[in-house]
Amino acid sequence: MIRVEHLHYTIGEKQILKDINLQFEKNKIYGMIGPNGAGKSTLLKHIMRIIEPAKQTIFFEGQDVIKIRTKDYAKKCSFVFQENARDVDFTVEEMIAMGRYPYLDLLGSQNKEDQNIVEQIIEELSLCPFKERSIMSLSGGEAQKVFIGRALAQKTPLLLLDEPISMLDVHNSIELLSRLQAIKEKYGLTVIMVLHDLNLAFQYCDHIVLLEKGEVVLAGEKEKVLKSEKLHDVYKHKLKIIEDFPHTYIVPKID
Ligand SMILES: Nc1ncnc2c1ncn2[C@@H]1O[C@H](COP(=O)(O)OP(=O)(O)OP(=O)(O)O)[C@@H](O)[C@H]1O
Repeated sequence: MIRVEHLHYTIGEKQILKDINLQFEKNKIYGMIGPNGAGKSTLLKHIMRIIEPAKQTIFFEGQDVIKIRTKDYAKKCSFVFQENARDVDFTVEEMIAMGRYPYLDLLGSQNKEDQNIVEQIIEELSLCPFKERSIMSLSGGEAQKVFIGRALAQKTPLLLLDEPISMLDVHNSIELLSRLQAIKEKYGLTVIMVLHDLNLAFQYCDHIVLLEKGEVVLAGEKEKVLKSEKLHDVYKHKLKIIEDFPHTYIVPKID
């Protein structure tokens, strides 16, 4: 679905991304992991086209993304940033409805289908009690769910999330990741998300991409990455693997 080929990115003298080559397939969840400053968000921003990628470096279903019109790309790829502006007085419902903007007619009016999609997402993300609330009044975690809802309302085959659970408590993190898994199955979505929680990344992603200093160190099915010594080396920390059938947990070792 999405292919990254020989992607380099430099700011001044600093090489932020070095020869990134990755292939992301349909109906899979990819976890992008790596230490702070590894280049995870920068790579995601290239796929989102927030940073314009160089020609012939990122392809969506074979087409160079820079050749796709912005409004058409918005029907293919939705995203949620780490930081989202919340200083606007929209209700939860209005904010989620904004995800429908690539589909609206010239007058910007929503049809029944748009409204149904918004309703369905509000239900799927358990946001009914907040529906009429201003997003300014929500907690950080509640608002994060609304922004994910807005991205889901875009109904794109590709969803990019930068640290989607950074503001969520354990229960809400697990609930959101489980819902994403269910939504992925239902709609055949491809999800690429940056996660710092290694354990949850290994529980909920199908594939893992491990980045360090702007380079892909490892990429593949999670079982393969989980067994690699490189994982410990990159984090400069011993990690403990705990087998508890049918799950395998990974936690940092404490001396
Ligand atoms: N505008 C910029 N000017 C200079 N350096 C930058 C700029 N933007 C990003 N960087 C650097 O690029 C590197 C990669 O940043 P990026 O935000 O992609 O890392 P990350 O892996 O997402 O980190 P984190 O886990 O801390 O969010 C960092 O060293 C960062 O300081």
